[in-house]
Amino acid sequence: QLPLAPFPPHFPKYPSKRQFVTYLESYARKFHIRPRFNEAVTAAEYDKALGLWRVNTSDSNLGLGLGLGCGEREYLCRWVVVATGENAEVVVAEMEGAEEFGGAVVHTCGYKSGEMFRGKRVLVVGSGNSGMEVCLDLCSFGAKPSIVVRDTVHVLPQEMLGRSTFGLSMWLQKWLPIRLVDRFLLLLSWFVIGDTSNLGLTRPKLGPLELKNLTGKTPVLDVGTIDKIRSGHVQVRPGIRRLKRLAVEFVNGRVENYDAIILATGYKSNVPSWLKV
Ligand SMILES: NC(=O)C1=CN([C@@H]2O[C@H](COP(=O)(O)OP(=O)(O)OC[C@H]3O[C@@H](n4cnc5c(N)ncnc54)[C@H](OP(=O)(O)O)[C@@H]3O)[C@@H](O)[C@H]2O)C=CC1
Ligand SMILES: O=C(O)C(=O)Cc1c[nH]c2ccccc12
Repeated sequence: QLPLAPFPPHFPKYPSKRQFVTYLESYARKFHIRPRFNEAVTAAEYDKALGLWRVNTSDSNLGLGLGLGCGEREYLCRWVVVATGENAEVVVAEMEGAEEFGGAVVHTCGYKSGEMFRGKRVLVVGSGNSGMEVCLDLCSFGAKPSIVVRDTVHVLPQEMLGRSTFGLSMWLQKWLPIRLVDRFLLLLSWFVIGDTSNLGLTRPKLGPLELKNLTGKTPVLDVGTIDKIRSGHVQVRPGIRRLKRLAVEFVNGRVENYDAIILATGYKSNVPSWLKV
């Protein structure tokens, strides 16, 4: 929720995509914010002589770098607030033999629903929050998902003691040292989720919050995927060695057939490409 205008009281605890968009639109109206859509910043540089930032943009519908000058603009401003986050661009995993595969390969950013995967064998590559949530969605559409878990991962319940795990973690850190909060999170996770190492999900040595701070690796909040792994509706697989014609060879040498691959391999910041400092 954004400052000075919380969600309307009739919103559920986890609003839908549509509700969230409606909220953002009414927020912009209320505070007279006029967003400029379909405009991408191509460069931002501080002009010392002017004492202002020069921010160049181009119409993101036309594609960048056409060099035609159409749809390009320059803004001069005192301040630039960079709020493009760490998730601006997709990270696409390079996979040997990708040209041989022949089935659909989509990144989670283009994933809308599991409808088109009904009855299909789908390999989800990546075991962050996106990968885990996509697996659950695929199950509800009757697809047969497997998930690639190539490394250790911390899975925590989505909620603890009636509060969101994220909110509770942040609140506890105000009062307690991070290692103690990690111990607490792991103890509660053990009670709620149980041991997951027998499912192919082993925990890192460092605690979830300490690991996040040191490496940026985010804990996974379980929304029901662990139950689906336990019941066999989602299969856990090791890293990929190479792709073959509608099949995947894993690092343990096993080869399996798949109709489609969903890349849940995450995102990266694009700030270094346009912010000139
Ligand atoms: N409801 C929520 O709160 C949600 C939050 N998010 C957040 O959005 C951000 C992005 O999440 P997400 O899209 O999941 O991305 P993440 O960066 O969190 O996860 C990417 C995953 O892909 C794996 N991976 C990358 N390359 C390969 C490869 N070549 N082979 C196998 N695995 C690979 C990584 O494994 P490894 O660790 O081994 O590198 C990791 O498990 C996160 O902060 C996440 O918490 C996303 C969805 C829902
Ligand atoms: O990515 C998100 O939005 C999350 O809620 C996951 C998350 C990020 N940092 C955390 C710290 C404790 C628990 C969950 C998260």
